[in-house]
Amino acid sequence: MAMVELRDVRKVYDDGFEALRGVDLDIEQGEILALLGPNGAGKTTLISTICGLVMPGGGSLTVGGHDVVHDYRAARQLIGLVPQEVSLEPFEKVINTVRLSRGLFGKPKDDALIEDILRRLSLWDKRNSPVRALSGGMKRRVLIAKALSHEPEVLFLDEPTAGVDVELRRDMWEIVADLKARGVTIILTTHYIEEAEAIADRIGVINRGEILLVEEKASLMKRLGRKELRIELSEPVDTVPAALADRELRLEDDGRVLVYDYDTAAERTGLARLMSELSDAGLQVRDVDTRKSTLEDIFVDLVAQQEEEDAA
Ligand SMILES: Nc1ncnc2c1ncn2[C@@H]1O[C@H](COP(=O)(O)OP(=O)(O)OP(=O)(O)O)[C@@H](O)[C@H]1O
Repeated sequence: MAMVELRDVRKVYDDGFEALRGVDLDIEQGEILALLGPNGAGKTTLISTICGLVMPGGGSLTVGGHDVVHDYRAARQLIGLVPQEVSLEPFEKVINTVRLSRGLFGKPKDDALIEDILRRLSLWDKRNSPVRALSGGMKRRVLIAKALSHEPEVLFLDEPTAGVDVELRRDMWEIVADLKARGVTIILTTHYIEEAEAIADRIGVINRGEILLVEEKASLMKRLGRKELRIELSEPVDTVPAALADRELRLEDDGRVLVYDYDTAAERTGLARLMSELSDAGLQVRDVDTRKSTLEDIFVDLVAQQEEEDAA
């Protein structure tokens, strides 16, 4: 059984807005899943539903085998949530606010554990500062410390690096990697494709309340390993010359550009031979250019495809 299991999860808000439209998702123990999606895609709704903060309108959700609705307390014990918005007690000392979070889960006092968490998050030196005296980045770390205080097995991070500087973003990625090494299952939402690329084991794309794709990052990256060679001809042609028919070239730009797709990881890309075949066919090359598909292209294609399907 997966650590987190969602089956046909639906959510319609009171105003009739359909925020989740039948989500199926399995998240395995110890993995990092990045949920990527544009504003309003349903990422926060999805996380909040798994964490029991938003009631699902249908379907089933379990965490560690516990039903999130019917066995809420047991499921919630396993979950740490780092919310998108900073919501902290401003006058409380850092260490107390983290201790308090642990207490709220009914866990016994454990100063050694709290010290370990604060040290890992580089907050130990600030432990006696009131929260309001911390920088925005430090406050985010306190949110993580609070979420870890009751030793959750599954950690949800809702846009952990929205609006933070590059340095803090990299720190966050390290913190996430360290948690994974400790066996924590991590689900994070993000707008940043490079963030998903940097830290996720699997990447899910969500738009308009639907999961459009969930795939191992490695296999996604393989698909991204394809490159396009764009060959600009001195004179436009009407058709691809017969001698080049086997090459599966595409003609674009009113016959001015020949496009050749190839795999950058392949032993032989066939580029050198292609160039000599072009010259044998009497085609003069004016310029060449290459283009690599990115996760962003895949993402944009998926979203556009869904919009077409919705419109149909
Ligand atoms: N309480 C609510 N009542 C009505 N509609 C809501 C409510 N909460 C969220 N929505 C709507 O549901 C949709 C999904 O919102 P959600 O916050 O889950 O998206 P998101 O993917 O997290 O977006 P963002 O990246 O902007 O945080 C949005 O259109 C939002 O306006």
